[in-house]
Amino acid sequence: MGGTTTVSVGSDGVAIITIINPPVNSLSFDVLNSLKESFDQALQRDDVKAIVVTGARGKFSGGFDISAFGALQEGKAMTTGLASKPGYVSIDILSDTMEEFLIKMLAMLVLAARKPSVAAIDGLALGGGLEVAMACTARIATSTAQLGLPELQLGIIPGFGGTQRLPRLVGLAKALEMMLTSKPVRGEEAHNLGLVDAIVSGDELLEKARQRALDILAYKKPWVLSLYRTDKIEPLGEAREILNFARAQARRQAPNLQHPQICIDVIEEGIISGPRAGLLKEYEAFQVLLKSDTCKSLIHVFFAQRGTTRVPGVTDLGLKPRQIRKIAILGGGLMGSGIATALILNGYQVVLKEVNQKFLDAGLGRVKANLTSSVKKGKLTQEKFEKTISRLKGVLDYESLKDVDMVIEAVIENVSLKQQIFLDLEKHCSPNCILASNTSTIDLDLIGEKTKSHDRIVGAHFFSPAHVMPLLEIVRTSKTSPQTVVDLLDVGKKIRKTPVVVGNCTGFAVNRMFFPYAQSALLLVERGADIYKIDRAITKFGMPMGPFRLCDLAGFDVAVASGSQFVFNFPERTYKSMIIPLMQEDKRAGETTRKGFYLYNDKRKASPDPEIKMYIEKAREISGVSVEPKFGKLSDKDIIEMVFFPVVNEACRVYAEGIAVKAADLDIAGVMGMGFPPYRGGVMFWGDSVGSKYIYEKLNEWSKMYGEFFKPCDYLAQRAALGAPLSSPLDQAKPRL
Ligand SMILES: C[C@H](O)CC(=O)SCCNC(=O)CCNC(=O)[C@H](O)C(C)(C)COP(=O)(O)OP(=O)(O)OC[C@H]1O[C@@H](n2cnc3c(N)ncnc32)[C@H](O)[C@@H]1OP(=O)(O)O
Repeated sequence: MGGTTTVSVGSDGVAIITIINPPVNSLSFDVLNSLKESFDQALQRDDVKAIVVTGARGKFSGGFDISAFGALQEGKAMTTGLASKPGYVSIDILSDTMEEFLIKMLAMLVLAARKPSVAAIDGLALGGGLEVAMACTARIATSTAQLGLPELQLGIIPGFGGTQRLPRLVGLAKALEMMLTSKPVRGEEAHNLGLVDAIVSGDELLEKARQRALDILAYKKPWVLSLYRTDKIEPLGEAREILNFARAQARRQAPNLQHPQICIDVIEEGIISGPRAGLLKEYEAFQVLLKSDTCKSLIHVFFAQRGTTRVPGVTDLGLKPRQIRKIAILGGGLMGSGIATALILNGYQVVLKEVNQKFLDAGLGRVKANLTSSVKKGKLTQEKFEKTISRLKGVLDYESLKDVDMVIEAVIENVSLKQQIFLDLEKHCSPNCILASNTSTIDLDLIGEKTKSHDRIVGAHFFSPAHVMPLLEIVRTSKTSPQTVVDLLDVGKKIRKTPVVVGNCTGFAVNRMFFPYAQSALLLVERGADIYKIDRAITKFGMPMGPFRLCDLAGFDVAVASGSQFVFNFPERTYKSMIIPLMQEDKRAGETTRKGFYLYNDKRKASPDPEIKMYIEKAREISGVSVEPKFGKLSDKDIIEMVFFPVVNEACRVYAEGIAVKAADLDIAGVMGMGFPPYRGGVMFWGDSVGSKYIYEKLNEWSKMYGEFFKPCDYLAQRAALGAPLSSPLDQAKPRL
């Protein structure tokens, strides 16, 4: 696993222990072993009076090595470090390791009783990193340092004493907030909270930490054991109220998740029965949670998200991204203005082009409104607002686009209009300019058909609102050059999006997976299932909203426009329901008209509409589908399976066609583009947790009863026959990228 620590003792008698494990100085087992040895050494050496712990290259530590979790979950023995100790292999690796670490932490406390230790924190002190720092006698940090316990984000709780020490340093309410939201605090705030004892500049960090350690030794500064502090913990009655409030809030925000509740229980144990009891409970809970499906899924998502930028045949060619400074956006509608906002917020010069002054003013106004809303929420200062908006220029002509490095077309979904625009762009922009389209469904080959610029045509599919949603689907055709993709990946990174590079087809990856989501729901309703029960079941599963509420939000026009692309391209597996067109005839168009599948009040609150039954009955008359009583009695599990197995089936098709190069990319596309719950790991990961054979059998059964829509694809059938996971590397399909 790598990583180590070094010890250097100065003439002042202070030992500097440095954690070295790039890129984030994570605490691998090698680092933990080495840290323990370094501490032991510092304890034993007579020439060492005090200790400073720090991290190499301006980062304290990003926490426990997350890549070691897989082995721990599988109970695999390690062959190095702690594992080489006599008797180690015969004992459960995790418990031994964790116990070992707890012992070490306690050793550090014993040490602290004899020799003070100061954490010198720059950059990151997250998870186990902050826990090591909190076990020291004092902490000195830079103002830009980030300190936090983000373990809940990974489905676990802090496991190196963080549940006990953080409340004792910053108080219960703030500690709960930091753990439950997983959000770090900056050095300055950490100082105000009492988590950090002093703020210094990066240049003087080590020197001040050394001095602090010597001052503690000389009793000039307090010698504090954070585990035994009580002054910051609220009185018991008040503490109980805070804990109960946090419990209720966590239940409301994450009803499917156990680990936030367990974290609160562990903190409570420490407050009621003392920190030793709290540590023990933390250790026990950590072991259980580490092996939970939630933890496995969230760790999969962590690495899958970071893996999306690795695209075989593109990012391994040694290409460097070209510098993109100025970007033109065509179309100032909702998408165009959102993209422009994201770009100017991250330093790009943007030229927004519209067809007339009225539309241009409206587009510029939208960008301004996006920024103003950030100012109102306190996310942007007035000064930054002025600077940001100064990067935006509105134009009406193509002439102004002659020096841009990239264009993102974001006009309405009309093939011939887009074809004309790309011809115009080819004429007016420089020959190196990247020509991107924000189309959500249209085949890019079709858009660029009339040009000769196929190597620089690429899809830059943002999700609405583009300045908020984290995903960027980068679509490359068989002719898009790797350089163009590398350039766009770089822009994606700079505007803080998670990019997923996919191949070209109708709907790309996200909308291909989305397509059966709404379709299956409509099929169920025509056969007798209740709209609102479906939405409830899907929301309980963890989606931000059910398919009907989502349809209302997106608007029926969008649903019909993208639906028609699918009807046209995949007619054999499209379920053609008349429910939405019938509602449209009655001027129902979703939330914007305050009437869709739900009724909406002034505050956008949705309530069921009994009139919906009428449209469903009419649709049934047209399609000839009759109500089947069992559909009225579907359980939540039935609904989840009938809605999501077709989604898994489509994801398998997308993977088998080579539209996605890694199954994990589809997981990220689902989590970030569809709102699929991350704690279920993504569409393919979840499919594997259910099992390819089971999904295949169910789809096969339904396809015989309800038609082609459910028919399992060949890839799924093969995987089921082999008993193989859906997400294992593809051997048969040839990537179309
Ligand atoms: C017992 C303890 O209580 C348990 C724990 O400590 S659990 C771990 C708690 N720590 C965390 O959750 C922090 C997770 N990491 C992060 O949030 C972010 O990576 C970060 C804020 C540290 C850095 O972000 P950023 O600069 O954007 O870089 P990012 O791309 O995310 O990470 C850089 C590399 O470090 C790796 N990395 C980051 N944190 C890691 C960790 N804790 N363990 C192993 N690898 C880690 C990433 O996988 C990535 O690797 P790659 O380059 O091969 O893809």
